[in-house]
Amino acid sequence: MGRKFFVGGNWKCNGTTEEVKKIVATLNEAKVPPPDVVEVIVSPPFVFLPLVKNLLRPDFQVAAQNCWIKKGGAFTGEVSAEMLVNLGIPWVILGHSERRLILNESNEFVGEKVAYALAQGLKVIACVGETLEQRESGSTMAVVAAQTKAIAERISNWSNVVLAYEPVWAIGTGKVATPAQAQEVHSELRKWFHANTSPEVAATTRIIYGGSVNGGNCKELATQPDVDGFLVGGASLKWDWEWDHVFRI
Ligand SMILES: O=C(COP(=O)(O)O)NO
Repeated sequence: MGRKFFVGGNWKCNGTTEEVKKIVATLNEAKVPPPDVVEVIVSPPFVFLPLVKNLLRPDFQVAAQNCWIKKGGAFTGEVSAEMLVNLGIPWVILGHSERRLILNESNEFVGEKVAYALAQGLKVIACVGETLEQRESGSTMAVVAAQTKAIAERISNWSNVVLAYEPVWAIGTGKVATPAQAQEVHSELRKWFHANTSPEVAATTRIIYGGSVNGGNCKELATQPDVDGFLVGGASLKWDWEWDHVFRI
């Protein structure tokens, strides 16, 4: 397969300057495989991006948790892709379910954002995932395929995109997907790529899992052939031993 393992820490809307410094100090001590084996990104809130970028070890990367859909201007409160590039922030998370559901970001809006961010030179973690109601009604694949299609219709190059499957019912709930559940959706998404983009995109695009990942469940999840890594929320705020377990050893 040869897809480099990818671990992202999505800190969401959390942290103080002191807490951020503490987490970064612990990450800087973490024992992880070399960057050619595991790619690690840390995603603090916007206000801490320069601080984290300046303090974080050079083999880890920084991601923003969002960016605006077009060039900056009269869009009060937004942060543009150009600003992230100017700050030297290489990654951005887009389409997180908390933004899709709370801020009504549509599939098309997310697709446009991904296309614009890539065009500015950013690398993108694009999030997809179904709600519990959608899973229970059997429409998981229809939902995540539609979310992925809205991106695929707007970009031609997936080499700077990591797709994060994050079932909404697993985010922040402690109800992590079983390895079989994660593998099933990841495998179906890879088949979708094969049929709708290209065999090469299907083979090379990393599909990572997010939703209550922690030190206790990550190893078994990581053994699944189509799970290429994680987007960790709550557990990424902890500066204890869990970080030593989040990586596929
Ligand atoms: O939203 C998540 C996952 O959050 P949790 O690990 O807290 O479920 N990642 O982007």
